[in-house]
Amino acid sequence: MASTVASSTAPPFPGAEDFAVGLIGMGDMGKMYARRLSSAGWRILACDRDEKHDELVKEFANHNIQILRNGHLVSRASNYIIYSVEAAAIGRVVAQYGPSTRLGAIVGGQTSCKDPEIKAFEEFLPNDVDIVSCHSLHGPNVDPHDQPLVLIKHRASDESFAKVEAVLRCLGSKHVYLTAKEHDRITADTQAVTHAAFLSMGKAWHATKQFPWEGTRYVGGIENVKINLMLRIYAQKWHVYAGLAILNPEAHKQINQFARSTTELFYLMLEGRRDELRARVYAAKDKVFGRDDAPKWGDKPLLPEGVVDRFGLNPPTPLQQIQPTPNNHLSLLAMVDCWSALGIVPFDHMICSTPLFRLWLGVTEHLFRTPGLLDESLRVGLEDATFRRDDLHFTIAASGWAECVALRQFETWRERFAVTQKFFEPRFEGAVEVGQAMIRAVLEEGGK
Ligand SMILES: NC(=O)C1=CN([C@@H]2O[C@H](COP(=O)(O)OP(=O)(O)OC[C@H]3O[C@@H](n4cnc5c(N)ncnc54)[C@H](OP(=O)(O)O)[C@@H]3O)[C@@H](O)[C@H]2O)C=CC1
Ligand SMILES: O=C(O)C(=O)Cc1ccc(O)cc1
Repeated sequence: MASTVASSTAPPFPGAEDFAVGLIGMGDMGKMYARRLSSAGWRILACDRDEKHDELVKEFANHNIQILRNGHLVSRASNYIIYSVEAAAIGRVVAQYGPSTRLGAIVGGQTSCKDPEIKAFEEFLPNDVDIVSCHSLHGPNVDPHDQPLVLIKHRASDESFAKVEAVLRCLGSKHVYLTAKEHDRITADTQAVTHAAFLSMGKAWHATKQFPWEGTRYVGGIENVKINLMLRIYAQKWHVYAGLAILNPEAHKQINQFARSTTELFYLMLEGRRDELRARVYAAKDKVFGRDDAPKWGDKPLLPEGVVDRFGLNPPTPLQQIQPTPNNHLSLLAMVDCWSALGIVPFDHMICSTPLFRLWLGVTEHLFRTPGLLDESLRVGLEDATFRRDDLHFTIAASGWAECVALRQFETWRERFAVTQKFFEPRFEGAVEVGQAMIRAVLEEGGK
């Protein structure tokens, strides 16, 4: 630990002044950790690939961060090493640098899926090394303060675990204590299946060649959330979403069920099977949200009234404002059907949720608890052809993602993502900021 904290307050543990934190992988998350930890006074040793060394040295010239050439150099000099590389690369990278880990050090990873990370640590780290992993449940541009930070004491003394907590406390996040298996099960329920919905929306809009905010049909709060979060995901790096879906053994079942729920509800709509559709959706509502006399949602809706309405990418006409085009919201109905089929109660996972999941659950809850809205969406699904083409493509997309994940097809996943990313890319500028502002507003106003 460098001077600042140590000199102004008592060091958090004996020897903290000389404690070095190593970061292997200086991408978006690695840099965010490096900046925040070094600002709190910790001594940072970091590396990315050798070819990025000089560029990183320039970028971090004015920080208390020492950029080294590779993970061997970081590993042998650091007391606590955090791997912050692509989930699919973790095995290879730990195999390479793990044996160089300093005697008695603590090692962890930041990957979004813990199964391959823990396997790599068990296989390649020396036995004298403690293992404490972590996962910040938010993207690199979200303020970590009050966001969940999962900590996994996999193979560690209490003393080592306390050191990790002392280092990461400067993020100001809420510490959530889980095993690796619990982590993967919960994030499969929260992250992987949520992303499947937004990835499918993007594919459907791409297939029908539309920027949904430019037309007249996708107007209003729920549509703003769909559009902004879809764009947010497609503006990111593909490997983050591919990794947590394909490599998480717990996620395949959820993504497959989401595709199934989408397809089966779409059949019921197409075939006009009103009673079956209604019975199925209402049974799912009872299971997920509780019966009317014993609801599982809180007193206050998750989405603060009217907030997301402000974040459209195109200002609605006065008529649209009064009367937006009713949508059957297949994606939201399918989400609740999927949770119901798998016995998932999403509120149970709030402690371990990302901002994106909270917004998604928020709009879902809004559809199911606003008087008349659910019945209207079922009516539109049965009687109105306005969204049929989009729903057809949404259904195809959900099945496509599910198949790709089930077959562990990283390359096909990347290509599916890249082609749609290219379609939306000219519109990212500005749109991503609107999405960011929407998330900030919901986080701030939701806490009131
Ligand atoms: N982005 C997000 O929202 C979040 C991501 N995560 C997880 O954090 C991890 C990092 O994600 P993120 O920072 O977004 O991804 P990035 O792609 O931005 O960063 C990963 C970095 O690791 C580098 N790297 C790969 N191999 C090596 C190596 N052998 N030695 C040194 N560096 C290497 C990569 O280089 P190159 O690009 O050349 O391969 C890249 O710069 C992932 O596992 C992700 O799942 C967790 C929470 C949120
Ligand atoms: O911004 C969000 O909510 C995300 O979903 C970003 C994200 C991606 C990967 C993670 O492991 C954690 C968070």
